[in-house]
Amino acid sequence: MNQFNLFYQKIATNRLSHWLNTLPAQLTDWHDNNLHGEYKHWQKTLDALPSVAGEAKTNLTDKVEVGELGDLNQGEFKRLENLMKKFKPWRKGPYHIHGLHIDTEWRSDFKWDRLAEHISDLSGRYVLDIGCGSGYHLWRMRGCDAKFVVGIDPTQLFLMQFNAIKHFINDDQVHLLPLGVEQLPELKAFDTVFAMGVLYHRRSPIDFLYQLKAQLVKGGELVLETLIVDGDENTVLVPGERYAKMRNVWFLPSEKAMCAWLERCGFTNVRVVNTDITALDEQRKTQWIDTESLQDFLDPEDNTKTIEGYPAPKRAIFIANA
Ligand SMILES: Nc1ncnc2c1ncn2[C@@H]1O[C@H](C[S@+](CC[C@H]([NH3+])C(=O)[O-])CC(=O)[O-])[C@@H](O)[C@H]1O
Repeated sequence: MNQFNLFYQKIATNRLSHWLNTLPAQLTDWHDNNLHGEYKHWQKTLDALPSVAGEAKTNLTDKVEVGELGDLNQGEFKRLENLMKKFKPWRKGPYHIHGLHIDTEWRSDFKWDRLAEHISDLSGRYVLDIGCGSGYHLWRMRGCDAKFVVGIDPTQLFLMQFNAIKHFINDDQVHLLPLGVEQLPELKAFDTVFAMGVLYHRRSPIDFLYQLKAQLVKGGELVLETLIVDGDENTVLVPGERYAKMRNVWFLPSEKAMCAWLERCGFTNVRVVNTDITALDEQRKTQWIDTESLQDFLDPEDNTKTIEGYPAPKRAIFIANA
């Protein structure tokens, strides 16, 4: 069965039905022409995940947790752990699955805690998370009673990680599609759009802001989180080949410059609700990643600088209305 059929059925009867004009053709093309070399192996790993009899208790309000230790016998628990490790690197989380703690590189809950009190109540809302990674925040949005939650992310390993979690948390109002933001039509249908940790990966940040706006209903809320630098409304850092060892980092505006860009794109009520220097307990090496982490991206002599000599990662959360 086409893995997206349930999604199509769901949106056929809700306010996203116009997405059916383009989405099935796009995802069929993705499936026929773009599958990752490991995709079939990943699918086998997914198929081998143990099942738990009966309804397990889910907690999505202060963490992402389903069931508890003891739901699976020892052998099945070990199998769960081994299979989940095949989806390394686990970057965004953490997850608690029948007693298995997937201690991801990032404490994505810290970011959620920084924004939760500032956003409009999500209950009953249609919500889109652009660049959602493994989907950690999708579950937290659903935990705030969002009515329908869609994430998009082009990285196929993250889709697999999401599917692995969804195997255990069976909620048909939470979906992840393997799309980039540039593939979205102007849906104008979401009450809240989140775009966190993506702007600096875009080569054309102004086009990106227009793409975000085009997903929102009139008056809808944008929650944008991105790397910033200190400075006035004319300050923007365009790093050299790498920033904190990442090759794909393009524009790091100051807070004021970011606000000006949002206003220039027609957003109103633009405000900064939080700024934060990424700490070493938020992004760190765990047994769920085999690669380097923040400590390796900073100057060992001076943690206020990246290894390339730029200001160390500092992030801000912006909220605005379409
Ligand atoms: N064109 C694109 N369109 C959409 N997503 C993209 C694109 N290109 C890359 N991505 C995705 O954007 C995410 C950025 S990570 C933020 C995760 C989460 N939001 C977080 O706030 O923790 C931040 C980071 O690790 O630097 C990745 O999952 C990419 O696959």
